[in-house]
Amino acid sequence: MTPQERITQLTDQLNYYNYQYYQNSVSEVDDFTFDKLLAELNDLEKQYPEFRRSDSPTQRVGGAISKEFATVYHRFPMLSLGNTYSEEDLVEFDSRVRRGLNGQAYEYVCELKFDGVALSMTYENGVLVQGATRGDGVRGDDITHNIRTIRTVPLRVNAAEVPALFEVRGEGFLPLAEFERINKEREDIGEPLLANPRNAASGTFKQQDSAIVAKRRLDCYLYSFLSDPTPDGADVFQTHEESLVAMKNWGFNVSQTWRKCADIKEVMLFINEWDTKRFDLPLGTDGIVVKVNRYDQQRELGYTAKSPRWAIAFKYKALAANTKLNGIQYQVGRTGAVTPVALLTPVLLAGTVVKRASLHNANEIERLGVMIHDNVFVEKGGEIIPKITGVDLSKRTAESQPIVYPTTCPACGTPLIRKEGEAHFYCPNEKGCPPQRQARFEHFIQRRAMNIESLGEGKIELLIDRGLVQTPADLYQLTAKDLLGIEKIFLDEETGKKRIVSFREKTVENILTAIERSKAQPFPNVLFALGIRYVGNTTAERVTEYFGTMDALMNASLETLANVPDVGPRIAQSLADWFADADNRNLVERLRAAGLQFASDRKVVEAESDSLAGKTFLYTGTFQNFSREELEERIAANGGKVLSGISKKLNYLIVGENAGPSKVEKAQKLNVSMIGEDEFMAMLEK
Ligand SMILES: NC(=O)c1ccc[n+]([C@@H]2O[C@H](COP(=O)([O-])OP(=O)(O)OC[C@H]3O[C@@H](n4cnc5c(N)ncnc54)[C@H](O)[C@@H]3O)[C@@H](O)[C@H]2O)c1
Ligand SMILES: [Zn+2]
Repeated sequence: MTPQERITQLTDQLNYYNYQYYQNSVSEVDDFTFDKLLAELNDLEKQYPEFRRSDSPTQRVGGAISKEFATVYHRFPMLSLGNTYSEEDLVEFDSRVRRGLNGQAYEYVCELKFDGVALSMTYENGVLVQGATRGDGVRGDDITHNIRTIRTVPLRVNAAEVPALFEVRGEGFLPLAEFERINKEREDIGEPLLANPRNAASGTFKQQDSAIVAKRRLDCYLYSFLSDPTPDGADVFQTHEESLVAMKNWGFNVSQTWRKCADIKEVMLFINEWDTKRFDLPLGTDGIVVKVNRYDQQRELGYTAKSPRWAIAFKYKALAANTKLNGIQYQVGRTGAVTPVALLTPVLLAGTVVKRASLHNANEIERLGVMIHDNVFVEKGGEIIPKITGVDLSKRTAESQPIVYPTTCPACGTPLIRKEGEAHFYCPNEKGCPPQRQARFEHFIQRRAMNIESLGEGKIELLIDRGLVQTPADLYQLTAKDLLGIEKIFLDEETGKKRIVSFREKTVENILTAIERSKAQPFPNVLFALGIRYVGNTTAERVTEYFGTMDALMNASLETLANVPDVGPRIAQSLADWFADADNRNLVERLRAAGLQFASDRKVVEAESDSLAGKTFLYTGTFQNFSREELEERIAANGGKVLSGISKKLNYLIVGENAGPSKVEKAQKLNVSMIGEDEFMAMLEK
């Protein structure tokens, strides 16, 4: 391949990765690979500047703007950062700074490099007026309504303290705990898991519906302040350090992990210090950003086309360790999905001992080509559970043995099945399989369901063991006499430590109180607690809100179920199947007898007219006169019906402000009438 051909190839390839990363929130390669390819292109372009293409990724910020949002122009360009993985490069950066500043003294500020999405927020007279993405650096997407959902971003700051017009920039991110929570919920309902917190954050900020954004509790750390000079031409602040302190005082969320460093040696110490300490932070980080502290010096050093010359990002390589795969444990979850977990020879990785790693599913094992007794690479990325990323084939010996994926359930022996289009194998023995039953109990007692968490940590297991409970309804029949004095010693196989679970007087009292109190848990929690596939918290809320009572829900036809907003055919089928089962109906009746909440406290919609009779509606965007709920209520009260999606069956799409462009487009294609809020109100009056 000639250098020109290679330049062409790399340019296309990297532009494609950028497109996937910024527009679709997908990483097709890891950052280290991406950065290596970019460095190769950079070198080639330096040698052969005549072959550099005008759309080269070395010359521009990787993102772009999208059609779905209004475009805003940045008052100050939003650039990228030069990056490196080596200490030598860092020393070289320091020499360039020293030369650029001609012998002046200078200091650095080091910050963690937060792994999320760059955001810009503009305040006028103390009020947040605009929030935007970086986009292509010159123009970004106006996502003000999404940024407003971040609780740590002040909507207003004390105007007397701040300049009349200023901009702050920071990194929007999904906290690790929140990422885990969302994935747990997705696992609960059988949705594919989000790949990593960065891409999840990026995908969330691109949502049209800020109600969805608000449900994912995003956060943002601020790391930069920008404004015009004061009327007498002076900078508002002299140094970056001053601006960080001031932003914090004004009420912005500034991570207190930054430090001023006197020279590059101190920078190195800071980098080493955070090498593993960063894993204790509540968010993903991938390096350290080093910035020259004084603003006048920053101006003197200036910018390249793509990044400032006064800053650099030092990136940590994803931490990998090499260890041996000793076996695989097949875990059976609540829905019967079988998950392989790798059992490893313990190895130190990023400050913690790793003994287990995720292998996801049978496809993943096949893709890796991994065998038992192989040496494998384990990596800790943005996720909490480490994963196996490859096999060290040079160390494979005759001892290695192919992994034979089980054909029957490791817990109950039932032949496993694999549903079309799903990566997991399932044990279909829903009712009899012990781990499935136990997981169903654990689901039932969790905080978001019936909140009987005093039964956690082995206690439920013990009650099942003793035959005291078979279904969750049995919990409501337990007495102090049943429980007092039960005891079991659990042996932790990994640590060899013993743990005693025993039901003493105080414990029993707590448990019985919690069970009693659970009877007051609201109807949506009860529905969620039943553990019906695909029915997570949110769906449970929508469904109970729509039907109002358990009886209405239980007796609804498949068609009616599918008409509930946000409930598609898959969820409808799952609900219908579940309520069609005699054992399940029996469980429901026993829970009813125990006194659980079977009705929502929403007000019953009273009929107003039949002006909308026989007509179907869907809405998109936000409205002047109605909230979502009010709009649905008006439609129902006047004889109309709300559909869950756009189809030929839909008569009217009510289009509000910030309407979803994909919905509008689809409605146009299917020739669905689109009406505004006024027209809808006129229809009501007829
Ligand atoms: N895996 C892939 O497919 C793929 C594709 C494209 C880009 N990437 C990754 O993204 C990088 C390019 O992204 P980029 O242009 O956003 O550069 P960057 O992420 O390397 O650095 C710039 C960004 O860092 C962020 N940042 C975090 N903490 C900061 C702090 N304390 N101060 C200042 N900025 C801070 C800001 O969002 C800023 O825009 C690549 O080097 C690569 O690692 C990966
Ligand atoms: Zn089983």
